Amino acid sequence: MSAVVAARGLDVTLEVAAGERVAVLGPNGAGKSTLLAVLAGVVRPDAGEAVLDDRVLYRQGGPDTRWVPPHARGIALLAQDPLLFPHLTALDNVAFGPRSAGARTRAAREEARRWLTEVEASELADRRPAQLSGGQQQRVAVARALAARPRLLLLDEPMAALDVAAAPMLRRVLARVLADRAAVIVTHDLLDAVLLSTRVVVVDHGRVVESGPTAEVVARPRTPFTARLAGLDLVRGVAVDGTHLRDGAGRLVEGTPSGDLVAGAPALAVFSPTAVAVHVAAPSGSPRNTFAATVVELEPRDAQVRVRAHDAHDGVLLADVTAGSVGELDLHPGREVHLAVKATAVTLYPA
Ligand SMILES: Nc1ncnc2c1ncn2[C@@H]1O[C@H](COP(=O)(O)OP(=O)(O)OP(=O)(O)O)[C@@H](O)[C@H]1O
Repeated sequence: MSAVVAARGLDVTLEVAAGERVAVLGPNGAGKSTLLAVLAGVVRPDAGEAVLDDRVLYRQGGPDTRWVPPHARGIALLAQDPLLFPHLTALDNVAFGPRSAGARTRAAREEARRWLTEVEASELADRRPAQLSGGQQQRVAVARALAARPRLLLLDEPMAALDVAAAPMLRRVLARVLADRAAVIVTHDLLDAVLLSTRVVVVDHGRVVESGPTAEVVARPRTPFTARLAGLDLVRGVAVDGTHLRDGAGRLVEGTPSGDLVAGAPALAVFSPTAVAVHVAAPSGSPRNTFAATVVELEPRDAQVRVRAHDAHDGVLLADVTAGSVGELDLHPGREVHLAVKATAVTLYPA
């Protein structure tokens, strides 16, 4: 697709291969939502063209103008707000797509049940949206989007409105249901990009400024924006079982799996520096994952200080601490520390 939306300063070209999941990252106001709106058919670009499976979605700004309306595009948009029909049960919300496509009530409900099971929400079938938590509503919304059998799925910060406790489950469900599907995922969260996408596109001031395989962009960010975003802790290792990996130093790292971990296969533990506690003495008797490391740098960031520490096996590890604790713990380059992170804050995924 290509699109120019002059009023919003957008001028982008984007290709998504069959089965490819592309994460779109970028600062506020960069044009990410506008890009999705153009694909979904709710914003008409001044110029450009989009083709999905050889079918033209729009062609604007030239002599042969075309415009396929949103409902006829075969595209599902999953927004931050799940936007379920309030008067319908979860089951009937999901059955809506198959019903609209002509399925009889019973067949549509059977299909809806299958999708609810797929998003681990079968027990919620008879509840109305008001009786569901934000995370549960979002899972039902995922089932509803998939039940319409879209050829392309658009996700606009699907995790943004959820509290931290609800996000891991939705992330796990999305990682599973998005596998091998064409999807464009707008996110502010590099963790979501790492877990859900195969390729990252960075948009800034309405232009694509960086693009590449997710793992590469994370490891070697080329713009200040991605460098700042790429502040995630990554520990590489080999899966031991469904909830543990063994890293290069032989340490066991426990976490919550996203995707199926196969014992003996490469795996990655990912966590946010905000979830890491810094100790001077090794925390004893705690179920946390701990890493011995040496502080190499302290970088003030807003109200926090980012501690960059070096670990003999995993390279750089990051921890965000308060300015007060820098003093209390006497943190300075060269200081030996122990970084601790709870298993619940660690996501494990197949590498
Ligand atoms: N409905 C609208 N009408 C006019 N201009 C808009 C509208 N929505 C967004 N814009 C403008 O278009 C530009 C791109 O905004 P857009 O919402 O696409 O960015 P974004 O990358 O999704 O930002 P965010 O991360 O904050 O959601 C911005 O300059 C914004 O002010």
